[in-house]
Amino acid sequence: MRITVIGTGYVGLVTGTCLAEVGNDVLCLDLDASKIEILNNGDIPIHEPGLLEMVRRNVAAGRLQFTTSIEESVAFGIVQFIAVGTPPDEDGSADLKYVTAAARNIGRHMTEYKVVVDKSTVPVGTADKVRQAVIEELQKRDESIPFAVVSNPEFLKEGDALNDFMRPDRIVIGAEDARAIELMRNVYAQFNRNHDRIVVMDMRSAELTKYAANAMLATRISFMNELANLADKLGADIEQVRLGIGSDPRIGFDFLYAGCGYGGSCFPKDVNALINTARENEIDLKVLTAVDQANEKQKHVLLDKIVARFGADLKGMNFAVWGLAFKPNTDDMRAATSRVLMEGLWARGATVTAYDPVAMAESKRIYGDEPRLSYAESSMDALDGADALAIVTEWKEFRVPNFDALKAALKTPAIFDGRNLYSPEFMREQGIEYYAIGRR
Ligand SMILES: NC(=O)c1ccc[n+]([C@@H]2O[C@H](COP(=O)([O-])OP(=O)(O)OC[C@H]3O[C@@H](n4cnc5c(N)ncnc54)[C@H](O)[C@@H]3O)[C@@H](O)[C@H]2O)c1
Ligand SMILES: O=c1ccn([C@@H]2O[C@H](COP(=O)(O)OP(=O)(O)O[C@H]3O[C@H](CO)[C@@H](O)[C@H](O)[C@H]3O)[C@@H](O)[C@H]2O)c(=O)[nH]1
Repeated sequence: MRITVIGTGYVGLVTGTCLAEVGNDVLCLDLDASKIEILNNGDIPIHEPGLLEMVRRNVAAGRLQFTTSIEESVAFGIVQFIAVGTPPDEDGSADLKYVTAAARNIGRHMTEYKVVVDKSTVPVGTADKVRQAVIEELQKRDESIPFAVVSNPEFLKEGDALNDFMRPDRIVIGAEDARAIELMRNVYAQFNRNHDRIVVMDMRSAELTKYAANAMLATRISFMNELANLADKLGADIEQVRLGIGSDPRIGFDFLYAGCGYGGSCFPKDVNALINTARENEIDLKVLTAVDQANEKQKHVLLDKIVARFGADLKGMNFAVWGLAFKPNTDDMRAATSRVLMEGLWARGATVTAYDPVAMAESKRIYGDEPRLSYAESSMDALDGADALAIVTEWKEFRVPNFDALKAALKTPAIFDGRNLYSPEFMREQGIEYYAIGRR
């Protein structure tokens, strides 16, 4: 099938590449010419394990192409995936200007039946707005070409995106048009073998399903983070608690890891967007409001622990920070806790030496030549002359450091671990002061 994907951010690029991988002909459009140039030069603008190889393979096979031409992209696919950004507005609600612009472009140039698919995370009711935008553009041209709108939210996780797309838990299709549902079933046929993962529902329910999933996951994390803070006070161990409750299949072990707060481009944004949608409908989502507040607070937990240990004035001190990305296996620093920690340390007079296996270029893009931030070539180099170490991202390479060398390099042998990487007992044996999240 010929498929157009609009937007070559995380979701657009993964969607387009995976759809090409199973044999479709895919054209990806982005209006950011610099991204298309990178892609046409055989590289990718993001870090995602396995994606570069998959992009190159499909480009070489002639199944995957990139363009900045709207006309070409509208003409190409019978299915048009909209995978553009939906960043938060000033009040936290989702800004739909990129989505409606993409829809208008389709309406402006289409000459035959199209299925317009909302792949972006969009508030309930957006499918109606997309439909309206296409209709308005058709009317301006005095055309009445048939088309359908489908809501098909994406559930991939950064760092594991290819696996999530190629082997999805479920494929949600919100549609009310039989021809469109049939086409969408064909699009996903290759990802839907062995057992049926396709869940067809109405468009509003599909739109809400996406927010419900992220809100539920964020709630689990904030719940465990608050319990971890309590465990700190009570002398209990949150990891033991996780094992204790996770064995109940109604709860499960996954996604219950306490830490220094959730970040990324989705949870913080989507939780707030859902709170806003509810507010507009005179519903006060009390649980979710608390989830967001607890997370904002949790992002300060490492700094609080540092201040409790070294005092409020950190002038002249230098802290090694391991991990800048909001999670491992990505270079994404959107809403990353590392930013809250570093900015908090700077405000108290300290400097930072950071190390991240892939996100240092992104950090340089964000912070430019910030004098209070320097970068190390390796995790161990970051420790040289530092007063203490803070860990923000659980990169695999941080899991088994040389603790003797670590102790020797730090002025104070203290680790503030926002991701609970080590056994507190082992740290005590090593003579390392260990401040984790809810561990004992
Ligand atoms: N990042 C994730 O892990 C993830 C996972 C699931 C869902 N989502 C959702 O998917 C959507 C996209 O997320 P992302 O992280 O890929 O976004 P992004 O901001 O990284 O990328 C969006 C891309 O769309 C391009 N664009 C904007 N308007 C355009 C237009 N009219 N025509 C063509 N290109 C246009 C931008 O130049 C940009 O390259 C968001 O709604 C997000 O919430 C993201
Ligand atoms: O037990 C856990 C699990 C995660 N996190 C944190 O939660 C954040 C988000 O992690 P994750 O969900 O793995 O990454 P995302 O790529 O943001 O993926 C989420 O957001 C996407 C965009 O909507 C959805 O598609 C995915 O299903 C959803 O998991 C990160 O800061 C993690 O450190 C925790 O603190 N504890």
